[in-house]
Amino acid sequence: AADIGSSEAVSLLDRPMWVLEVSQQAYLMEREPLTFCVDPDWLPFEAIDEAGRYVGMGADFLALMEQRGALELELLITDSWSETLQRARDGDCDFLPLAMATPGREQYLTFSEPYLETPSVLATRSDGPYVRDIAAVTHQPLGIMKDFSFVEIYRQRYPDINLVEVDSYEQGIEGVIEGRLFGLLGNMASIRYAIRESGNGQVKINGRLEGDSRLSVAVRQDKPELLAIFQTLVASISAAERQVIINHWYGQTSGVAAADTQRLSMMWALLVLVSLSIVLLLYWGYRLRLLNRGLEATNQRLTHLNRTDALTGLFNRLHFDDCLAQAMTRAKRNNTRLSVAMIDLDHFKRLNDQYGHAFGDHCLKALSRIMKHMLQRGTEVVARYGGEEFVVLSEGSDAEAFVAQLAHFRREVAASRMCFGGNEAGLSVSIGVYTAIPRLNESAMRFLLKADVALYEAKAEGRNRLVDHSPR
Ligand SMILES: Nc1nc2c(ncn2[C@@H]2O[C@H](COP(=O)(O)OP(=O)(O)OP(=O)(O)O)[C@@H](O)[C@H]2O)c(=O)[nH]1
Repeated sequence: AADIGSSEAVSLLDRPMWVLEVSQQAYLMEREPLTFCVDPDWLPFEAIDEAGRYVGMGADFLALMEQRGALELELLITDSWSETLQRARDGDCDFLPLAMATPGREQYLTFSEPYLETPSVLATRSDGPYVRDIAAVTHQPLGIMKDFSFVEIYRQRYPDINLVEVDSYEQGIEGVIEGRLFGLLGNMASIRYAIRESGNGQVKINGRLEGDSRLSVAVRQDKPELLAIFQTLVASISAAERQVIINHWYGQTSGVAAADTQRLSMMWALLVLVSLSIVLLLYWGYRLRLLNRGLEATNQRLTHLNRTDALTGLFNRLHFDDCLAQAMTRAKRNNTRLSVAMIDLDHFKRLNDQYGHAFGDHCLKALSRIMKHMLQRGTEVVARYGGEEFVVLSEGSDAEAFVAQLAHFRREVAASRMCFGGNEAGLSVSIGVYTAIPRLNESAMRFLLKADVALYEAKAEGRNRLVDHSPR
């Protein structure tokens, strides 16, 4: 029983025991287990599975017969149907559970009543015409399973038939798809099974042929008692039982359906993978945007730091030089006036020396706040140019107002007193101003130098004053 992998269809059947005559039982008891050979690859009819068990419709029928006849069976595994026929010819197999009677086989086998029938069909390319009569296509290459009963039958019926023997139904289907074969001949169940297995819609059953496959138990010719036993067992199979088994195997989820399920689950897995990847990508995009925003802010902070004086919070020389260069370009292009002022604390060294560096710092910061407040009114740029030296840039035509504001600033500083750390001191600034429309070949440096010269003059003239070197 271990050799037969009967399907669950068999378990549904009511299986009465002891259908054999006592003499038949005695015959079996006296003998070794019966050996049987099958087609190892002919589903849904029969096959040998990976565990070496007999499976398929034939296995289900044989399971019934095994129980009803209390048979002791032994499967003789072969690699092909041709080998099975050879082993049957050699007398190695006592019987074949599913075989069709042909004149050739009847030379060495005897056959029970057929118990399984299936129509003969022709499969061709799906786009091919329906074939009513095989005689019309016998000149075309027609695939047929090697050593199958119909090889012999068709050759007898159509002597000119162009039969091409194939090793498997799959090979035949392939031949039809590739155009090497016009069609594939065989029984409907096997061909339908192979078409479904191939998972290819390019081949379909396109003709019903004369002569059905009528499958019987084939028994060694020298064992008539055994044939009689199988006749009894075959006869014991009811129409209902036959239908349960056939329905089970025709409705069976084929390898293709299983492969479809597998493909479907792979598709799902792929879909999940793709979705996950998209979510990950979106997440990374989001993280990158955050990172970029952070970097942008850091860059802005760095740029600001790079262009700002740490002590006073005013722009530094780098920024001022850039602003002046751009303003020069604009003034030259528009032929407009540009004003620059250089402001320097008077005797700052003395202040530092007298009240300490911290007092000096305090003065620089306080002066910067006043400058910002008084001089940076619109587009003016106020910057610390170095040490105790400051610069102011003013674009536009109202240079007179700018100079007036500078003068006002100077007076305010001179009138104020700086208090820090218990010390108090007065301050003054000297200012050099220059306003002009820059000459086309004039550099920013040269332009600023004019204000510097004016400042030098203010210092030289006694400090705490504004000197304007603008051309009149
Ligand atoms: N507290 C403080 N002092 C500074 C800073 N930067 C420059 N100084 C000081 O500013 C002084 C500039 O001295 P000088 O160049 O001789 O100029 P001055 O003493 O202001 O004289 P005149 O410009 O001729 O009126 C030096 O003593 C520097 O150490 C700073 O950031 N903080």
